Amino acid sequence: MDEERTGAWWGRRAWALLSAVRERSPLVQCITNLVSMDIAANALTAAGASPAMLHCLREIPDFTPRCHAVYINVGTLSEDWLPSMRAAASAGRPWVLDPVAAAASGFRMEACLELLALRPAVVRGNASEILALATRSDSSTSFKGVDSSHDSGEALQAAKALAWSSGAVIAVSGAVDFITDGEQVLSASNGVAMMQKITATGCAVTALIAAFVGADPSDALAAAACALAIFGLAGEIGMESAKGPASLRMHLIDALYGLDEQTVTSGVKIALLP
Ligand SMILES: Nc1ncnc2c1ncn2[C@@H]1O[C@H](COP(=O)(O)OP(=O)(O)O)[C@@H](O)[C@H]1O
Ligand SMILES: Cc1ncsc1CCOP(=O)(O)O
Ligand SMILES: [Mg+2]
Repeated sequence: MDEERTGAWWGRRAWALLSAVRERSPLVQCITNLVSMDIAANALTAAGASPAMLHCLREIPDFTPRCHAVYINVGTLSEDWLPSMRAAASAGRPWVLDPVAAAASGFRMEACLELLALRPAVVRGNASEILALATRSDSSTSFKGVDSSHDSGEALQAAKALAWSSGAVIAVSGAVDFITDGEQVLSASNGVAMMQKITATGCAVTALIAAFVGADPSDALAAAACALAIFGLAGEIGMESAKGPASLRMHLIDALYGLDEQTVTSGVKIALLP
């Protein structure tokens, strides 16, 4: 890297990317699970993007090429939806994958690996999902469904290997998020633990990554790190008024909508690991 990318530099980069989302309002096609549709659409809209939850195979040739980015999430995978996922991922738009519960079954793991071969710009999962994908394993004894049974740091080497083998930026979320292209590793340390108690926050932040990629497809590593940090920052601000998961969900979305330059540039915690 030519210039020194300090914490302050990342704060400015995050603000520039959020501003680009607000100005360009990228159209993001989301083929996502039934649990996450509402929170993902609301998070995208609050951030300034334009979500569209379309998953009909017959609509993809007309609609997907007009999108700025595509978001594919296998959380409530079915045989019926997989062809739409394949088609949308192959439509030539930058796209982002959320491999929810990748190890749940052989069918799901195969679907995730097949989608991974269609060159997503970014894959964001929790540590257990990234470990399962990297080892192509659907039979872990510590498997806990959609929740992680590992800390994000435990999946860091797996994330690097997966970035190398797939060509995608890999983001592992957790108390600290790690984002890597196989060479560089960034950490994003925003967020509060209560975010794990709201279902589909992971899905929502992956949708936000797709919006950031759609607004500026030139640097998927920065887009993923900044989206994760900004979502976490909204969680921190939301937690100041929240009484529990339900009110945090509301206050997080409000905070995302209201973020200003000073709050983002001083609040984002992104660092390049040595
Ligand atoms: N212990 C934690 N402290 C702070 N933020 C967290 C913590 N756990 C998860 N997050 C944040 O919550 C969001 C969802 O992450 P995670 O729970 O890992 O995903 P998933 O819901 O897919 O399992 C991310 O933005 C992540 O940074
Ligand atoms: C509970 C559940 N079941 C299938 S998808 C889903 C939501 C998972 O959301 P996240 O991965 O963000 O926790
Ligand atoms: Mg998840």
